[in-house]
Amino acid sequence: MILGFLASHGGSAARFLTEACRDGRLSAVPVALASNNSGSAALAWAREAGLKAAHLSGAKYPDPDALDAAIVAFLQEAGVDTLVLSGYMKALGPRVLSAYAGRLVNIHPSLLPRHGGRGMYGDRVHEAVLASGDTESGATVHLVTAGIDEGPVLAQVRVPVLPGDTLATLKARVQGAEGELLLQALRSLA
Ligand SMILES: Nc1nc2c(c(=O)[nH]1)N[C@@H](CN(C=O)c1ccc(C(=O)N[C@@H](CCC(=O)O)C(=O)O)cc1)CN2
Ligand SMILES: NCC(=O)N[C@@H]1O[C@H](COP(=O)([O-])[O-])[C@@H](O)[C@H]1O
Repeated sequence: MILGFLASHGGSAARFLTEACRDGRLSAVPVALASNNSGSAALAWAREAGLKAAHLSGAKYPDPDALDAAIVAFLQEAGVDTLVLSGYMKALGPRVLSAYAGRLVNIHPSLLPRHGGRGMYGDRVHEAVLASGDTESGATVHLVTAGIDEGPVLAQVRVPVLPGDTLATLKARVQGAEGELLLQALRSLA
């Protein structure tokens, strides 16, 4: 399994999975990361970690189809056969979806289908969970398809929402469970 990542900000999933590959917990090789943010911590980390790294965004490619093609070209040039969205905040186009059909996963910080879809990402998800009064939340790893957060679920983990939880405490509990869930999901694709 040759792993590639798309990230917009910190790239926490990419960092976790790369460490897991390098310490033998996942039989895979991380090789490339692209970000739509040129100043993202994920890009800086990827360069330091020795991954092929690229800034690929609408700013560089105003034509969405050209950006879609550039992402595929970058990943295929690196030999990527499995793509992980590591907090990637943009909708993927048909070329990426087709090139990695069945081998393209996303991790979302809620129990999909609850609190998912366009506009639901990052802290907004946890805020929605807290506002809803749900007594549990969690994370979901799913295959990525054309509809936002609508693909088949590969794995889910539940965590409690505790009385007095804040955005920070709930986010930390959910994110603390994401890494192992990703390992479980990727092993199912091996
Ligand atoms: N074709 C698909 N693309 C993406 C999927 C998917 O299932 N199919 N998953 C998303 C998931 N995601 C984060 O991982 C995500 C969900 C929603 C949004 C969103 O609403 N973005 C805003 C713009 C936000 C910004 O520019 O900061 C929007 O599109 O209006 C982003 C990410 C990833 N892609
Ligand atoms: N809809 C997707 C989404 O909200 N993804 C979430 O972004 C965080 C990673 O951000 P980071 O790695 O940039 O810190 C993760 O918690 C992930 O579940």
